[in-house]
Amino acid sequence: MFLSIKNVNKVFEGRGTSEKVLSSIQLDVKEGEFVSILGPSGCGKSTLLSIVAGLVPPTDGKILLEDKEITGPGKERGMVFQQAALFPWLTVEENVMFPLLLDMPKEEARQKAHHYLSMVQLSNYTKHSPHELSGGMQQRVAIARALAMDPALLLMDEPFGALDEQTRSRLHEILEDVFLETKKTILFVTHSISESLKLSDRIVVMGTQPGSILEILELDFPRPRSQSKEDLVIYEEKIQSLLKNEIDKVRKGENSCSQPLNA
Ligand SMILES: Nc1ncnc2c1ncn2[C@@H]1O[C@H](COP(=O)(O)OP(=O)(O)OP(=O)(O)O)[C@@H](O)[C@H]1O
Repeated sequence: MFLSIKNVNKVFEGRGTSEKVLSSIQLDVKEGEFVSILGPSGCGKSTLLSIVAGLVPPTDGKILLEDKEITGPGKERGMVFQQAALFPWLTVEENVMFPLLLDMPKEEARQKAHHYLSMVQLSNYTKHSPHELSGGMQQRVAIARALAMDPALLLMDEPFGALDEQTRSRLHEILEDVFLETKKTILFVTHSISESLKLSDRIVVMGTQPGSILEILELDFPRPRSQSKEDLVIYEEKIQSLLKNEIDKVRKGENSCSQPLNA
């Protein structure tokens, strides 16, 4: 298996407190799959992604990427966060080139940067500064920067969470094109049921307190996704019903989270 999450538990110990955030997470991801992790706020989605990124150690269990155990961050895993986190003093192309310069000469890095900036439709903005771009364009730079490192696995933590609906929709199309062109394996964290339905081969639905996998749904629709709403409504209703108790927990404020799940 390309990526195996094996019986992962996570407990955060604080000053005299202990919170079990993830319980017995088991997940296998095939190479070239787009897998979304969907669940209410606070169910541990970001924690799980951070464990796969090697930024946070699991309390128990292990993660194998191409049969090698993950023990820390690595170049074979690229990460895109909700905020693009670009260097404001560098141009768009320099931002994408920056991590590449450790491994290759400047001209090669520039060519690579241009290739991926063109893939996210930013060829005309290579010399711009980040502050001259919209939030959606900045996220596209962050995606190009992650792709330029040619990671085997792309980890995306609510990358479009801070964008308006129209921009999100455009970025869904761009990301789907990138996914089809690069055939990257993508693990994608989201709150949004509709986003997960548009993008995923499989949706991992998580419950909360502690975070656990409720069900994994397989979406066997052709790409690009031009399904009518009706085709997806069945899945949407299934996810809503799976999450009903979890959403109630969130609404009642029984857990630490404040953000409800978006349809
Ligand atoms: N470094 C940490 N130390 C202590 N507790 C943490 C830490 N990181 C996360 N937590 C706790 O773990 C729980 C899960 O957080 P996490 O961010 O993984 O959830 P999430 O599902 O991604 O939420 P959201 O959708 O709101 O981003 C929360 O209760 C959070 O407070």
